Amino acid sequence: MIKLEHVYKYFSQNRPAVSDVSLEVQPGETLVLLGTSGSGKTTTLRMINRLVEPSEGNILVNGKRIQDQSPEDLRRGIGYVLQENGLFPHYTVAENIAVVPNLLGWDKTRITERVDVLMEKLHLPPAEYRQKYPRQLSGGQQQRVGLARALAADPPVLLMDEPFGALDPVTRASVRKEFRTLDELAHKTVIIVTHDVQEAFELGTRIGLMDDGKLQQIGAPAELLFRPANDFVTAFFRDQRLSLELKTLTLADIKPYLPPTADTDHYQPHVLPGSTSCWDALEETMHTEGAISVDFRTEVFTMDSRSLMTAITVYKQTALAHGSATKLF
Ligand SMILES: Nc1ncnc2c1ncn2[C@@H]1O[C@H](COP(=O)(O)OP(=O)(O)OP(=O)(O)O)[C@@H](O)[C@H]1O
Repeated sequence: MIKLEHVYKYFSQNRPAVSDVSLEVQPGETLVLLGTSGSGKTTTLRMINRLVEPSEGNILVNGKRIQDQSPEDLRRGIGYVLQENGLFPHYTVAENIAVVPNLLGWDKTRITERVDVLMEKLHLPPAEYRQKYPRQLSGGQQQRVGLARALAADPPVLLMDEPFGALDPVTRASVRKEFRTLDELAHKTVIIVTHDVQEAFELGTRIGLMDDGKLQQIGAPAELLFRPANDFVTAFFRDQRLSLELKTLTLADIKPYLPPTADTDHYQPHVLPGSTSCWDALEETMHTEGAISVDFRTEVFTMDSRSLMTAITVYKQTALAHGSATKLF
């Protein structure tokens, strides 16, 4: 668990780089800090592992004030991933991943097993990659090693600063997808800094949107989209609004507005679960000749791209007409 209480950071007298930030992240949650350049995201993150000392306020990690622990002890319980992966160039992949377990004095067999397990999970077959050096790997592979190293000692907290920022868009999307499905993260408290809006919506259980050192809004992605706290929040998402809405809404959200074609006897060959995002569903309908089915557990609906778009439009009109989007949450 991570908790910030009225945290400020002044690098100079006049203006705080971070101003009155309070937030809480629970185990199993991923908070994405999103915002404009220079808004204080990285400073906020670096205060949590004491790479930057807060000027005012309290920070607690797993219930303990960070100021009451030595930076070394604190950092042993915190995995940290950077954009430039920070791998040691003269260490092999296996040696890089084993850095923290070695510091903690684990025995050799346990370290070897742990390194192999992580490499398998991150799609780096140990037989092929254990003895390679970082320079022999692609950017995406290096970033996976960086992630494996951060996870090696199974820390309860993971901090990531633009972890996919140095990758090309295609590699970035695939590494991100792997990251999302990694079982190692299920019970961890994760904070990710990014300025990539799509990434924030894909990875964040909640998003904290920062501007001018302040947290402008913190909440579920749908809350920021459909219940913005101020004009800055609305403007920040304006350019990508439609794709974000489609990625945030699920078929279950718009179910009341799908055409009444419930027919359990006529499954289409393509069946999607109700938890599918409207974005993914639309993609499926585009690639499928004819209709697809949606399995809502108790009933099955059939739809095509036209009925899907109509349902989304009616949903949005209804949410707006009622002055809130409470049905979303
Ligand atoms: N060590 C430092 N000394 C002085 N000023 C600093 C230092 N680190 C950051 N700042 C300033 O604090 C402000 C917030 O910087 P920070 O790096 O936290 O922003 P950010 O939101 O992470 O930006 P970016 O997305 O560009 O990395 C900026 O004005 C920056 O210039």
